[in-house]
Amino acid sequence: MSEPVMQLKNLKKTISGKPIIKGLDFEIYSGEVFGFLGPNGAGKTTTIRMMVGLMSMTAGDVIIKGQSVKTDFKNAVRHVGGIVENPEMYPFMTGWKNLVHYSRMMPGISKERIHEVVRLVGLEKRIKDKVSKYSLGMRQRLGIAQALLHNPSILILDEPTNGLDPSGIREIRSYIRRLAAEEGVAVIVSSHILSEMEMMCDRIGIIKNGDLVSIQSVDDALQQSEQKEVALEAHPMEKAFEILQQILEGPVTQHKDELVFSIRKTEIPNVIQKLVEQNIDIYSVNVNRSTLEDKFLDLIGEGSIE
Ligand SMILES: Nc1ncnc2c1ncn2[C@@H]1O[C@H](COP(=O)(O)OP(=O)(O)OP(=O)(O)O)[C@@H](O)[C@H]1O
Repeated sequence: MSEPVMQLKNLKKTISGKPIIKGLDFEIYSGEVFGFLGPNGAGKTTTIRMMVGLMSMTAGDVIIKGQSVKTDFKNAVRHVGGIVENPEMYPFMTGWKNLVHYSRMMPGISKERIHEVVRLVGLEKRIKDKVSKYSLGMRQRLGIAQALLHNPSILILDEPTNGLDPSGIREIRSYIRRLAAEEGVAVIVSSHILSEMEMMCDRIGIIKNGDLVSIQSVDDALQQSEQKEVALEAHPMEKAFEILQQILEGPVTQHKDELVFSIRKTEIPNVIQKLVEQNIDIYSVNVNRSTLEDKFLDLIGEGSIE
């Protein structure tokens, strides 16, 4: 992987004596979409606000392209484009005029760059329409275009799919992926929805009660999610146990009357056949849901992700 563009170092936040963020340590790389996943109140927004300097840190630091947000704020945050709160847009002006207006507040932004960001978020055809005529998804994309004007290395989007319909979600997802691939931007997106994160992100960090409980690449996660937990009732159990240990790579455990192990669903018939060939009687086979999904639900708490 390339050099990290952002490093969180033992980042902490205490509000009114209550620890909200308890020491986060992780890195974000160029060209990746990093998902920050956690239930409501886990501390995503607080962390993001500290990343972009909108909130002071109690301890630790955020290093952006080698510069400290704590000691070199201006130089560090100039690499960041973010939509943390709803982007300020004038509904009575066109999308284009909004971008021109905003670009005047920052030095050195060319007309070409404005065209480029409009293309990156796919608003070419509607950019001369008034923002009041835009759908919520189009407003979000205009907000992303605005955040990209100064060529940031990192784009931070807090719950970018909030309130969008499924087609709006699909669009935002594809533009986010395109930004990371075409511009090499590191995109950090926060969400409390696991399935959405899996489709959009390269890596997912899970935060709960201000702690990072897991960080994992989505490829690994998807591979693991193909693994199913199988519980098997067989007789004689000891002999079945020995055979399973010989033919399976992973561990086999004994749970009351059942033998429990994880394998891909497609391998289940093979395993059963091998047992039957060795005169094992099978009384029941229970296949549970993916171990990864279980892990997420354990980590986050059942019912808090969709
Ligand atoms: N100014 C504040 N004063 C006191 N507590 C706060 C303050 N800001 C945040 N908190 C608390 O910090 C915790 C984390 O909040 P935060 O908004 O960062 O969570 P989140 O993961 O972004 O959740 P959501 O998805 O609901 O936005 C919550 O328990 C919240 O009540």
